[in-house]
Amino acid sequence: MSADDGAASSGRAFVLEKESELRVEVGSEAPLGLRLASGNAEIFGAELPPEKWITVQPSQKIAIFTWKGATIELEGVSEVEYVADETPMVSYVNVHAILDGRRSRAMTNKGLDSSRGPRAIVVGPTDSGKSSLCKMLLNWACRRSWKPTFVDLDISQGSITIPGCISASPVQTPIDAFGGIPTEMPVAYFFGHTNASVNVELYKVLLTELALTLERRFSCDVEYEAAGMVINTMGWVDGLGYELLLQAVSTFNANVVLVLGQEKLFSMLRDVLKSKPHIDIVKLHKSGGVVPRNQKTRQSSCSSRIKEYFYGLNNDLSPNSLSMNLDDISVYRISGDPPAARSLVAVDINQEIIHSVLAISYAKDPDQIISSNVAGFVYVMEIDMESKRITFLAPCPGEPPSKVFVMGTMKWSED
Ligand SMILES: Nc1ncnc2c1ncn2[C@@H]1O[C@H](COP(=O)(O)OP(=O)(O)OP(=O)(O)O)[C@@H](O)[C@H]1O
Repeated sequence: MSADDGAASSGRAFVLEKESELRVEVGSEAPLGLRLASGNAEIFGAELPPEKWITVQPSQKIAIFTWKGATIELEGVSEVEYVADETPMVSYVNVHAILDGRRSRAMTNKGLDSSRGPRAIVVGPTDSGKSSLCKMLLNWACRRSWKPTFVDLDISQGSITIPGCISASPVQTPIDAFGGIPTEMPVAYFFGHTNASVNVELYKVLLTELALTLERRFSCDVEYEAAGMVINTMGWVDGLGYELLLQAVSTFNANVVLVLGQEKLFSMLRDVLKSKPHIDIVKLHKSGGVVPRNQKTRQSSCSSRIKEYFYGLNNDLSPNSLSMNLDDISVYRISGDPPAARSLVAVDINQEIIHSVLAISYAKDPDQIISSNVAGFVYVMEIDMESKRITFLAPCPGEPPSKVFVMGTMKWSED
């Protein structure tokens, strides 16, 4: 499908009434073409350009929503497509309006104690639509010229960098519904696993480090401070997962908690946070369009995300192979044995680490590894013990900014 072909399409057309959405699930084999033929519509808060064919990649699940009515054309095969006129979008946009008001107030009061913008944390069980709501809130804010900071604490998805990380980035242009976040100044901390239960203590340490970095950034820039944060969280809401949510609320000084789709979680949070009147807790309905994902789908989207990091969403990036002398690099693992979240173990470099994804640490020496953010990631392609060389796949050419690498349990295969 040509990307900018404005000619009439042979595809099917859907006429959407105001405040309704077309829900589409693209199959895993082929992409789908989509065009806004008339009216206005958006995908997770990002406006669709008029009359332009857009390619929706395989396996994407999206909703094309219209506030005032639109005609949408599709071309190609999809697994599911239907129009829904019952959506929670009005309640979502009402939340946005409240956040927007707080941003304006924070700007007016700049320099004063009350200049803190909204810090909205989105919580809910798996498949409740947290990431989609975050995208909407960020996109609506961006469309009003704010630069909200997106904080992604969901290590299973890693939408800013790669899975296994907690990261943050200001969002300056609307997030494309289909791809990653356009990141200008991302800051990422490497956890190294896609499941927080592997090392809960380390997860807590990294939350604190990321929050401190953002506080420093905010203290130098009133615009970022006023635009505030939208924080995505893991779907782990029971037991230790619930404790981690509470920890995230307090560490990032969240002042709005948006609870998606679970009455029990809402009532627990309301009870425990009632002594903190500056925190608003809002219950929101989950959209009927959210598509649940099984373990296999999750693994495959995790692996696609890593591929996308190296090769780009549409294979538009050219990663480089980087060969280094084994004696020049050091690889560390952060121990997961409680209470040793802070203990480092030097990794023996041998064939077992092939296919691992390693983070390039900014740490100047090993003591700083846990508290340092990471510059990027490499993938171990080959190790030659005879010539003592290791070959990485790296996203860009040249020497990495550091020769200190951190390893977790994340493996990936290019096949
Ligand atoms: N209204 C909708 N119509 C169609 N698909 C939707 C809609 N809302 C969300 N989705 C899709 O449903 C899937 C799950 O949504 P989302 O990722 O927002 O949930 P989540 O709660 O963040 O998931 P996780 O459990 O991984 O944290 C995604 O593929 C998303 O694109």
